[in-house]
Amino acid sequence: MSTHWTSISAATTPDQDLRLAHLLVGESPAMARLKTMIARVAPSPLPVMVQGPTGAGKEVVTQAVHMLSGRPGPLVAVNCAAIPADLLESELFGHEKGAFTGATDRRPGRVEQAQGGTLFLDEIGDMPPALQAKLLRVLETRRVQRLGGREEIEVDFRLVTATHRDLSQEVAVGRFRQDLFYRINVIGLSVPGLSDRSEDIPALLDAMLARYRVEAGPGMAPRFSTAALRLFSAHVWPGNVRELRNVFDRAAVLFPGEEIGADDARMLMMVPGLMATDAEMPQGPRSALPDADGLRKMLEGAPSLHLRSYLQDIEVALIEAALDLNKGCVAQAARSLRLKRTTMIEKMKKLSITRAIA
Ligand SMILES: Nc1ncnc2c1ncn2[C@@H]1O[C@H](COP(=O)(O)OP(=O)(O)OP(=O)(O)O)[C@@H](O)[C@H]1O
Repeated sequence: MSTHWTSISAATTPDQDLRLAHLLVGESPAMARLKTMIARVAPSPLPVMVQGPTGAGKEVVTQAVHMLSGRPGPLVAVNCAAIPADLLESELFGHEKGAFTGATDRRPGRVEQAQGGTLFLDEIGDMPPALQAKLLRVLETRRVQRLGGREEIEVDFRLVTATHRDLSQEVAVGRFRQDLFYRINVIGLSVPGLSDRSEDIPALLDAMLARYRVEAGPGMAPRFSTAALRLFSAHVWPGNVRELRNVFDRAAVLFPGEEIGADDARMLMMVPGLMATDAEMPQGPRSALPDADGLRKMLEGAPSLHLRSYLQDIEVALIEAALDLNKGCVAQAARSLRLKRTTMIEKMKKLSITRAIA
């Protein structure tokens, strides 16, 4: 790897480096590369499309692009999936008084509010087709017309977009306009998932701890043991940094001022409500399976479940239960799970299970 990928100092001032490091925590090669790209593209007026899995930091990357852009105006963010389709148009483009029922005064839209700054359209893949056409017109003419208005208002903003959808696929099936796709997809920034940069986890936790110490006082902050950190680095993190933040928040509430060991860490990583309680477990040959109703409810309430992490959590729970039942004797516990002793030891090592005595 050449050095210009791992250093951003040529493109940024030391002060910018510091602000970027503070905003976008992580020095893994993947993050260092991303920061280099951000520093390079930020001053350009070209549209940027930020890609990456949920919770990985697409909005933080957008903040970094805006911060280093030198643009004096504000960063204005709109989540196209969070605003009902019939309200999105006036939210984006504004309206004049009386433009529609309920429009009791004139209101500039978000596009106008981003004047001189950056407009961040999150989840642009969810934008209805009629609005896609209107946005394309604004991008091409650099002018916006409020709903019910006649005047064309000149706008100067830098566009950043993000989506969890595969936009080229959306274009292929006709849900996203191809001309808009090419208009907004000029520079791509790809944010890696947390499990592709697990070496950043200690720094991310440190940043969360530092903020928490200021809010709650130094004595209240949890401490993460080496075993806990090892488990975190082996976890798949389907919710990425957002999921890590949830784990941290749970740790701060449940273990204030305490050291978090491997067992606590495992518990913190479990999605609440994932396992049926003992009383809910069906008896008989299927007794090792979690309760189906509980699983259905959990899937309804959660945006997604990472099957591999979930199954791994069950594996850990079963191995620990077998070890407890067999008073820590690995050979007997292995027999009760119909595993070879050596396989059991390998699994225990991989899953950082340490409660065996023999
Ligand atoms: N590199 C990072 N450094 C510090 N905090 C981060 C980093 N990446 C993400 N975060 C934090 O993780 C959380 C999720 O980040 P963000 O909202 O930017 O993700 P996203 O990719 O935009 O998510 P979504 O796809 O759901 O919109 C936020 O609290 C954010 O501050």
